[in-house]
Amino acid sequence: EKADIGLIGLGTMGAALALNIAEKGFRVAVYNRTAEVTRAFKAGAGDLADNIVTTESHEELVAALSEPRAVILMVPAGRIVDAQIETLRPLMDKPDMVIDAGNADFHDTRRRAEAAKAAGEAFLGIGVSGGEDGARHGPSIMGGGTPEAWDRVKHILEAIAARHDGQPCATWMGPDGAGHFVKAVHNGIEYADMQIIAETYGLLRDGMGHDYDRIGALFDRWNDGPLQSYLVEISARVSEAVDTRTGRPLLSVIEDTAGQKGTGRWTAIEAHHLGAPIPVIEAAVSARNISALKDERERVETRFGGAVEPLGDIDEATLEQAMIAGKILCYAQGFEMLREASETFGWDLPLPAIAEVWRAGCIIRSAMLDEMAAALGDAPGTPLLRAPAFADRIERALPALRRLTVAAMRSGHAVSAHAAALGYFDQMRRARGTADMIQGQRDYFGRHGFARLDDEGRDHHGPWAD
Ligand SMILES: O=C(O)[C@H](O)[C@@H](O)[C@H](O)[C@H](O)COP(=O)(O)O
Repeated sequence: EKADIGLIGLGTMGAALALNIAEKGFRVAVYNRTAEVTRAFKAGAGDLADNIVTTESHEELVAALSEPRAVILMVPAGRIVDAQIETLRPLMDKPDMVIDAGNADFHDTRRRAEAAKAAGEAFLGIGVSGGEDGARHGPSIMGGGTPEAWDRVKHILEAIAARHDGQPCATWMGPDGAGHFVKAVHNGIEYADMQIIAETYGLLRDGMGHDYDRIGALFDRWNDGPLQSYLVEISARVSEAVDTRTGRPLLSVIEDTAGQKGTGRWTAIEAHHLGAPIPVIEAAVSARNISALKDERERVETRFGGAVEPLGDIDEATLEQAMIAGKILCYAQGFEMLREASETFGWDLPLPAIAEVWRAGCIIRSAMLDEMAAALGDAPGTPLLRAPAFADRIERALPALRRLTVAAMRSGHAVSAHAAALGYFDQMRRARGTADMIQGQRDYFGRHGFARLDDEGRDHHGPWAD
């Protein structure tokens, strides 16, 4: 019996996704560069093995598929994806489809979609979020490519996706790179969410002297409130975890140097290309870069001292409110970046549907995304910052963010993501800012010109002596 779909790459995510597909009743043909991995995968698949067809070459994989064929690539982003496409192309027929489900740079996906279109082939670039557990039991899926190609495999993607109120979190976002772009922004927001949580953890640990168990209990409590989310939930687990080797709190043995595979960086870079301000995400990427400078940080601490002061009269409720304000301001930036990209790339991205597809399965899933989906649905053209429901929440939570950020900075605690959120808000709420000075300076040293408040055009100049 032919398989419904193929999958190449039985790494953590690929193997989990293949089991998910088999569990949903589809026959999946799998191929992995190392044949032993494929055999071990089948051997470990238990009851699902009946729906798994193992193959040991690209030729065998293609031959095992029902037509028109569809092959999912779950391989590392970059050249390997192109190599897989090159290998598959001569083996596949025009209507057959390749689906890149890795964390691809959307520029590569646009290029590949263009090439597929020129060759009359079908190609999808889908963002898959949720880590291993998500891939196995229900990820969030963000599709990019032609609507026809999406419709051909939608039944499988919706079947394996996470569900929110019964609705599958698998949505077509738009043409070519739209799916991978939305996934990259998801990851950028993921970085920012994690950084705001990490800064809060630092304030609890160093500013309030809480032990790990107390910090874990607090995250658990916050996970029952407006901050209910997968990341807050796992932060409680991580805080309470004990290292099996030493018996000490796990966090106390983890080296504080953050890794990164690129999606956050891409999002920050792309935001600059788009002219979309995302300072909280940028602060999170920079914080990872700074964290990686462990040796130099030790030298700087030796030179200047690393002491921080207690936070004074800042209580746990203030930290919670500050996280709420920081989170809303971060998501507001993310959705405005998506809106800008939608216009720039002509994707017509469905912003409410993006918030909806992020409600379950993905790493940033949270109760607040449900409210954001509603707010964006009610007023699609209105930025979240001014959406009535969220403007009120920001108004209520912003004083805590300001009080906390000031107290943290005064006491020497690093809160760059919190501060970036506050700085963004204070710049956005001023109709009259300070860029007049920038324009004056640019015109003084480079004759770059400026717009006047009392005249048309942007090519006015100051009275600088030649
Ligand atoms: O949505 C997800 O399932 C995750 O974001 C996933 O894509 C992966 O874990 C990231 O690559 C982590 O990113 P960093 O390695 O850059 O932290």
